[in-house]
Amino acid sequence: MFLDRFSINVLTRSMIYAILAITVDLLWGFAGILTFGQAAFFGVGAYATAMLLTHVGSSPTLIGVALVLAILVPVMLGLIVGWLSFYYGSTPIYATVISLVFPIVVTQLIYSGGTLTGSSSGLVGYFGLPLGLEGFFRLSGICLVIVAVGALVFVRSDGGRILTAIRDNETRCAYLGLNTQRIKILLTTVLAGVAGLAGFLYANASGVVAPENTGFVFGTELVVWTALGGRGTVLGPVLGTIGIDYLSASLSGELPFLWQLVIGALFVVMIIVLPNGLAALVTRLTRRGRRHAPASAGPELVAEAPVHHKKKIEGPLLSIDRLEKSYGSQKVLEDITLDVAPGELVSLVGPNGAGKTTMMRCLTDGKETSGGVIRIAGQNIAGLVPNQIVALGVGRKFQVASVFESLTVAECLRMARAALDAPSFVTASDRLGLPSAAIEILQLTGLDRLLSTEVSLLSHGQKQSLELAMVVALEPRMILLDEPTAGLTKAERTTIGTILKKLTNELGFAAILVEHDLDFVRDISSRIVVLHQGRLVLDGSVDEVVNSEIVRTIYSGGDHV
Ligand SMILES: Nc1ncnc2c1ncn2[C@@H]1O[C@H](COP(=O)(O)OP(=O)(O)OP(=O)(O)O)[C@@H](O)[C@H]1O
Repeated sequence: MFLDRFSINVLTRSMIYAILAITVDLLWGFAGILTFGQAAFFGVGAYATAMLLTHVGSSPTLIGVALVLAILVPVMLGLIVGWLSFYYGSTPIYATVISLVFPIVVTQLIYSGGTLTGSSSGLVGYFGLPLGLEGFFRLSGICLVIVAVGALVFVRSDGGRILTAIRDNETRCAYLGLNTQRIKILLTTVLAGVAGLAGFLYANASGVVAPENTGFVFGTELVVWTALGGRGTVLGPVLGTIGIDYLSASLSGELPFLWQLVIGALFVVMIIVLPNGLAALVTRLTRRGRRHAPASAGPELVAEAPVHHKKKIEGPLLSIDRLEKSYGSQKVLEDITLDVAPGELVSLVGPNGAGKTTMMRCLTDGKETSGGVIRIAGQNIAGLVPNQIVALGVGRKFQVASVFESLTVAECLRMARAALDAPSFVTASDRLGLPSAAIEILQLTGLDRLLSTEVSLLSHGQKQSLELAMVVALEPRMILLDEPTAGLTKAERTTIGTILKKLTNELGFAAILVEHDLDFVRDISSRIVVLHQGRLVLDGSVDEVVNSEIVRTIYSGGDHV
């Protein structure tokens, strides 16, 4: 009713770009994957449409085929790019480099495509959807609203919180049994399809496609718009993209020689004044308001019957046979042989550098060992990755509490159940089902009253207890704990000790505890194993070990070997 033709034209384009910026934000803002490659998926969708309509012809059926191709081809490329970026062992910087290389490759293919792709001139003059200027404006607006609402519903759902969990602490996700590689590949693939849909809209609305639509310069612009609008908020990239694209288009007409300088200066001011973007400022203000408001009670805690590991195991739960680990020529673990049965609480003690943490790592990652065999519940774990070992019934608590800082206590606990109890990707549940042992830990430590509190606001001791509750929520058969009492008060230590005794004596969990506090170890262990210089030097009852000459010599700094 009130926009002129110029504004309708520019805003149509801006809204299509905003759809693309939402995909960048889901990847970067929510899942922490910095990507410059969304422009390439967009370009592939746009070129698939334009090439089909130019070379095959235009009809309602062919436009339908173009739509399918514009989504399907980017989806297939997304699967390949996702796999290349997130195979096991790849690093975040590697994924970002792939996202830079991919648009360069696509752009070069378009340049060398001759008449098929129109080379540097692009493709123009094909007949797409028969909608006028206003028709495309409305269609783009409707698509943007659908994508934005879909993204909002997803990121606020229980399943959508997995993206934030991956961004916060991917290692913890893997040790909760989640296959983070697969989740990231799936996300890349689906968002490549959405970018392709935006490409289809663009090719129809603008009537022209050019190599610049696929390049990493455009990919970088999308990242900048997302950052300025507000990373990690769905509203931010929409505001940032529409605002800056519209402003750039207006200024380029009115100030042809100055507009880039004005936009550049605006970028600098925005980054200094609002480093987290415009929408993040709004979120911070609303969150501050919420902090002063009385905290909501959070979801209702419900005791769930165990769904996991009902089968009885014959023989020891953990069996280590001549385990070895070397870093280059340095042997860190040598000839370790040890069995642990259900219900045992075995403490692993030894001076600094004895190899205790390394041994914990070998028990939870089948690619860590250099020799020997480790069996858990009878299965050789050689070559298995952490999430596969978690599925065998192993829960690991790290030395420094490994939780998700931007999630609430309840959301962290829900993450711990995600591998067993698939969460909804549409809704956020108001009940939280946990094994009764995990609920008991929450009640003993008072965390049951803090379910809706953000983890970054918890004390060190509360985070340690939360991590223990998360590990127990996995329904493991065996828990590995690396110095769970480090930095805790006397009262907190006693609580953790009580919990561990209950888990092993009454509930039949096996536990391996790495600990320096010998008084704590003496109070709760059923057996103590002493490591020294990578070798197992003693394995016996609490009395045998505490009164042994070897232990006294090692702890007084002597060398018995
Ligand atoms: N990634 C690595 N590369 C090379 N050497 C390593 C690596 N990780 C550990 N080490 C070495 O392995 C040895 C055992 O280390 P580890 O952390 O397992 O000991 P620890 O008994 O847990 O000690 P602390 O009680 O201090 O935690 C040390 O000599 C350490 O320097």
